Amino acid sequence: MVDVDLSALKEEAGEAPAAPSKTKIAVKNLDLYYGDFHALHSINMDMPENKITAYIGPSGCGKSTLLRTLNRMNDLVEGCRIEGEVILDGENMYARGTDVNRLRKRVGMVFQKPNPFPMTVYDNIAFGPRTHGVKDKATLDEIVETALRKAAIFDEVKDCLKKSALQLSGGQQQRLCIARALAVEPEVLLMDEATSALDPISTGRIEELATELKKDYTVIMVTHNMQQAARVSDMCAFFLLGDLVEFDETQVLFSHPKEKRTEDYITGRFG
Ligand SMILES: Nc1ncnc2c1ncn2[C@@H]1O[C@H](COP(=O)(O)OP(=O)(O)OP(=O)(O)O)[C@@H](O)[C@H]1O
Repeated sequence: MVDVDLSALKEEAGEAPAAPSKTKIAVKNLDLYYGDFHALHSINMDMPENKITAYIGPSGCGKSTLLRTLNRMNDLVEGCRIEGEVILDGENMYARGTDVNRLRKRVGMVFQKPNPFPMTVYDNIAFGPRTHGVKDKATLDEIVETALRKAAIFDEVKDCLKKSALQLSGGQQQRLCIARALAVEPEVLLMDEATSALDPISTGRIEELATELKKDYTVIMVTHNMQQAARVSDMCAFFLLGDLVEFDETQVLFSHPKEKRTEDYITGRFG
């Protein structure tokens, strides 16, 4: 049984909605196939800038698949075919001639399991900027410090920058991975169940961090944890069997879902 405090959210739902934000990523009539399997069905959604959008829904409903279309990670999956558009700041990222490396610099990603490279803390963060041509030591030092500070881990690692990142705890490794994603100055941060391998304290730190990061970035997260979606996201999308069932402000979706299937899911009747 899922334990979301709907009554508290219901009280808030009467508040006037905030001014609409600019759309950062728009998904238009998106269909995705893995071979013959039709995994996403005509998805349409506008994800606002400087907000946290959460994707929820039962296992296999297509959350991660959709997230991966937002920086073309599915290009790497054999047999994957996409129809429709994903529009970043007005430009279709699936248009012919799109520079995918540049796109992935603009749309960074953090995965479920922390995956630091087997190198020092410093080199993990400097890796991306070096790949993009930054060679100057002082500039790299500054980038590394800034990224670690933004990911709220600088104080914990400042004395071990030359030590292996693999020596850090799981929660520290995940914040390091967030710092690594931030070091190339993305505009959007995708988080694919980024806390599901972490303990509650580390999870709380990443949630606080996500809330802090939305001031500068657009955050889109997949989560299995409905309380997490309710706590941290501004917008929430509920998926079922490849359909986007409902997409709304989080407090509205959790307090006054329009669809019976959404209500059944958030009240724990299935899933
Ligand atoms: N590489 C792939 N090849 C074929 N089918 C895939 C592939 N990746 C995902 N699928 C299928 O697409 C559907 C959606 O999967 P996806 O991983 O996006 O779901 P999800 O909602 O993120 O699930 P979970 O919460 O379990 O991670 C599932 O039926 C899955 O089996």
